[in-house]
Formats: sequence, structure tokens, C-alpha cells
Amino acid sequence: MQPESEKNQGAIPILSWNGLDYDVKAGKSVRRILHNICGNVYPGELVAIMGSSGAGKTTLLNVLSGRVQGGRLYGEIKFNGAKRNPHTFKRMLSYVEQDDLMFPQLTVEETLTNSARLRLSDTKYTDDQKRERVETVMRQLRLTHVRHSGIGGFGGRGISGGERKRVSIGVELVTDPAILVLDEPSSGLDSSSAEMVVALTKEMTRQRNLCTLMTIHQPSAEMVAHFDKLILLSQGKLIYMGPMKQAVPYFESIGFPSTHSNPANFFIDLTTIDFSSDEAMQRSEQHVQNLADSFVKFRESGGQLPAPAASVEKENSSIETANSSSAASSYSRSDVNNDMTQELAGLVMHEPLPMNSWFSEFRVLLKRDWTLVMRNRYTLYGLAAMSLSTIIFLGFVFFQMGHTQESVQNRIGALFMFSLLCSYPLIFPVMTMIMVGRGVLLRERSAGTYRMTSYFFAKALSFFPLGLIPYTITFIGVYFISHLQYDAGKFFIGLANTYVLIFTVIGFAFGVAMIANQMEVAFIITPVTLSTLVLFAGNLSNSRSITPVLRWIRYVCMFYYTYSAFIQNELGGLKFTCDDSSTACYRTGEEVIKAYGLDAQAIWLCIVLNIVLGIGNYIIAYSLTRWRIKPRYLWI
Ligand SMILES: Nc1ncnc2c1ncn2[C@@H]1O[C@H](COP(=O)(O)OP(=O)(O)OP(=O)(O)O)[C@@H](O)[C@H]1O
Repeated sequence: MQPESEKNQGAIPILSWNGLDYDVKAGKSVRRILHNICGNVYPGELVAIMGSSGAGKTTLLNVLSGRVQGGRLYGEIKFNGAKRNPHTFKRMLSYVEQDDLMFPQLTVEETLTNSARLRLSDTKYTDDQKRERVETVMRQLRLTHVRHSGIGGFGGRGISGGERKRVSIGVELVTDPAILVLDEPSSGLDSSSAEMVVALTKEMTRQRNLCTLMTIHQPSAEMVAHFDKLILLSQGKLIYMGPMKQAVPYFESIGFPSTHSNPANFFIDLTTIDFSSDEAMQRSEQHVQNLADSFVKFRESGGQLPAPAASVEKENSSIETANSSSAASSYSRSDVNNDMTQELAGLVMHEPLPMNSWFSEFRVLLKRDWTLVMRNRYTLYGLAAMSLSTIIFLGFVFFQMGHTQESVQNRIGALFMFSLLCSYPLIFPVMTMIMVGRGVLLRERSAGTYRMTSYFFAKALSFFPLGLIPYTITFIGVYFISHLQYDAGKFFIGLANTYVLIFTVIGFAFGVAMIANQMEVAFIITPVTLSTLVLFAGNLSNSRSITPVLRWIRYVCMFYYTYSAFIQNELGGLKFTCDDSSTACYRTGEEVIKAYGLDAQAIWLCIVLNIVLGIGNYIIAYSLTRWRIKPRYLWI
């Protein structure tokens, strides 16, 4: 059997690593998760990272992908024989996470098209070429029959788990990665879907001369047959790294003949720690240490195995006994392909694609976000119902207000309620939509898919119609049914005031969505903060009589500015009748405005200050987004 070192002679590994140690804090002490791990992988190879639960597979995968967070990392990792550049490397590597992070409302085709539009350079690919790439990926991943189906999830029915996993892979493969990384792609899938995912990944690896690394828990013999290389870990130690077909002969050569028909079961049994008692644990830890030491010796001796032909034969026969003649044939097929791949290895040097322009990213993101908003049917129905019920209840409770003393109270109540109704029903759906999409945002940011500013502007802008359309209808309805002052100037000032509040409210929702870790927390913070602000709006408390220590809050209170502008706009210039029985009587609107302490700023100033407050909300929200969604990965 040809040792690995000879087989790859002359080729540059696409990724190589040496002396990797990774430590994390465990209470007051430090725990080593990876111990002196070395290895390399070549283009065209499908590599399995195996080991029992807690062996360190995901940690190694994350370390190699430049996606490990926290702790301390030592050693050296090279990409194409040179030190990695974090900015280009993350765009050369595609990472398929264990959870399929995609928007459930989009279809398969839309999901892949968005990925292609965002990640393929406009300077190298025309729109038609991007569409062609999506078609090819859908064909290769057997997804054409579900192209118009929704991804689903979050309680909504969509495509199957296996199809969803293939879409996740497709999202990465519409680009030109040099390395494809998959974390447990078979988890949650039945055996035939899992095998299909591995087989298709192998096909893509070969066709594109990619290097694919995947963690896999306990693959079937059929799946094992697809892998070119095995990295076997136990307790963070390297037990074996080399061609899959040499693994069983290697263990045989060090005194551990396989007793299983499926090599994967053999590898796991051999390296699993027995936690049944302290003694058993110590024994198995020692066993793992011996295996790790044996592999170090094996590598140091040049990685030669005694009887290659016999070993291969034996291995093929062990796979055949796993009731899988097809597996055996793919094993030998993989040998042939592997030889071809080794010839190609080192010849292909993938280059990172240049990023698209800000406007190109913004356009794609805005279209995607707008589609997401429009597909949130229940939010749209909810806002339509809110609009209708506000028109009916507000309009008819304060029906055709005249100029009596009662109409003073009614005007104050109607405008106060309208201000509140412009915020609460809008904030919650906006906040939820942002928070639900945070997983996708993190995935796309980790891959350097777009700039944060293009994401932020597109996302915020996509919510404006959600507020502007229903509240314009509501304002018009209430205006005419309640008979606010019929004056074109006052009508448009009222509408503008409504729009400014919506603008500020969306910024507020964005900020809370980024402050809160969990949806539950956001749903506590929001009503508490809003209700506190409402106290300073100038209706429930008189602006002039608030404790001086807290009085400043009204200057950062969006309701105060909105309400003050509404009241001044509506009551300014109005005259009221006083009947003889009235003890207190407002004769003009100006008297009411003064009595409520809402004359401190002119209408135009209230609107301007509310815009400034809104801009402040967006600046805070943007900074929080940058800070919260900034992947903090360790880098060597
Ligand atoms: N940041 C961390 N802090 C503390 N412990 C960690 C950290 N990262 C990993 N570990 C520990 O390191 C060990 C390896 O974890 P890892 O997730 O890599 O295992 P795995 O082989 O992928 O396991 P599984 O198959 O169960 O997902 C586990 O015991 C895990 O608890």
C-alpha cells in the first residue's frame, strides 16, 4: 500500500495543520480539548472526522474553519501552504452548520438564488450565469422537483429534512469554495437520506476538486465507503489520520483486528471511553493514550503498512459482509477517483471572488427582506385587523367631535390612544422578524457574505411599508370619522407626525431585538420600556409637574414629541363653547395646550426632534447589531 506521504508527493495540501492544542476554562482550571493534532487535506478529498461523542470532532472542525470562539488556541494552520488570511480564508471556505439556518418563508430556488446573487461576484458572473449556476446546483443536489416549495420549519410545513440539508449544502455550493465543511450533515436524517447527502457531497467534491471535511457520528458501511480520508479522534487526541481504506489494516497492524462488519462501528468501539466505573474509565483512557502514542510512532516511522494487497482485500471483504456489495464497489471507485484527484491536487488554486458593490448587496437584501415581510401573512392580517378595529373603536368612541367641553377631553384621549396604537402593534412583529433572522445573519456574516451596513439599511427599510400602509389608512379613517380639524395643512402635518413616529418606533424595535438574547427577554423589555415612556408623554402626567430628576426622560420620549405635535396641531386655533354649568372651561385650544404643558416646543421642532431621536435609535441599533453579530473567532 502506498503511504500517504508518497501518494501526495509534490502536491500542496489545501489545508495543513500542525501541533494544534486547544484549551478552555473549566471552573478554575484549564481543560485541554485538542492535544497536538497534526494533519493535512488535499483538493478532491472527502474527509470524515469521526469519534465518539465529546471526542472533539466539532471543535477540530471549527478550529480548522477559523470558527472557534473562546479559550486558547496554539499551533499552526496553513492554507495552500501559506499562513491564512482571515479575510480571504472565510470567503474560500463554506461551512454548512448542523442546524439548517435558512428563512422558512422562502422557496428552495429563492434561497439558492439569493445566495448566488450575494456571493458570486457581479464582475465575474452575469445574472444569467448566476441563474445557470443555481440550476446546476439544484440538478446536482436533486432539488429541481422541490424548487418552488418553501423551506419550512418553525411549525410551518416545508421540504423534508434531507432536502433541507441539501439546500443548506447548495447555499454554500453556488459559490466557488476551495474547502467545504459540514458539521454532522447526517444528524436527524434517516439512513437513506444521510447516505444520499454523503454520496452527493462526494460527487460535488470530485466534480469541483473541492476539499470536503465533515464530522460524522456513526456512518453506515455504505457511507464509510464514500470517504477518502479518516481523521479519528478520542478525548481530543489523534488516533488515526490517513486514507480511509488503510484505517482497518493500520489498527490490525498494531494489534486491534476489526471485529465489526461496519468499520465505523469498529472505530467507535475502539476509541470510546467507558464511564461505567472509575476503574473502567482509567483503563479506557490509558487505552486511548496508547492508541494515540501508536499513531505518533506510526507517522514518525513513515506510515508504512506491512501487507497492502491483503489489507485492501480484507477491508473490501469486511465491507461486503456488511451486506453491501455496492459499498465495496464504491470503495474501489473511490480509489480510482482518488488517484485522479491526487494528480489534480495542487494544480487548482481557488481565488476569493471580489465582493459586490454596496448597492448590489442592498438591492438583493431589500428584495429578500421585502419578500419575507410580505410572506408573514399573519402579521399582515394582524395589522389589517388592528387598522380596522382602530378605525371602528377610536372613530366611533370619539365620533364627530364638536366644540363642547367634552370634545376637549375626547380629542386628548383620541390622539393619545392613536399615538400608542402606532407603536405597540408594530414593534412586536418587527422585533420578532429581526430576532428570528439572527441565525441566518450570523451564518452569512461569518462567511463574509455582505457588509453590515447593507444588511441594516435593507432590513430597516423593508419594515417601513409594514407601518406606513396600515397607519395611513387608520389615520385617514379616524380623521374623518372623529372629525379632527378639516384643514389640508393640519391633515398632512398629522400624517407626517404619524410617519415620524413609525420611523422612530422601527429603530426602537431594532435596538431591542439586538439587546435581547432571547425572544422572551425582548417581550419583557419592550412593554416595560414603552409603558415607562408613555408616563412621560404628557397625557398621564403633566410635563411641568414631573420630578426634576426624571423630567429629562421626556426629551428622549418619542411619545412626548408625537403627542405634543398632535395636540398642538389639532387644538391650535379651535374655539370651545362653555355652558353655564361649567365650573372650569377651556375657551380656546391654546388654553388646553398650555394647561397640559405641551407648548414647550413648536410642532415643527417636535417633528424634527422625533426624527433626531429616531436617528439615534438607528445608530444605537446599528452599533448593537455590529457588536452582537460580530463573530469573535480565534485565529492562528
Ligand atoms: N468552549 C468550551 N468550553 C468548555 N468545554 C468545551 C468547549 N468546547 C468544547 N468543549 C468540550 O470539549 C469536548 C469536545 O467537544 P466537541 O463538541 O468538539 O465534541 P464532538 O466530538 O463534536 O461531540 P458530539 O459528537 O457529541 O457533538 C466536549 O467534552 C465538550 O464539552
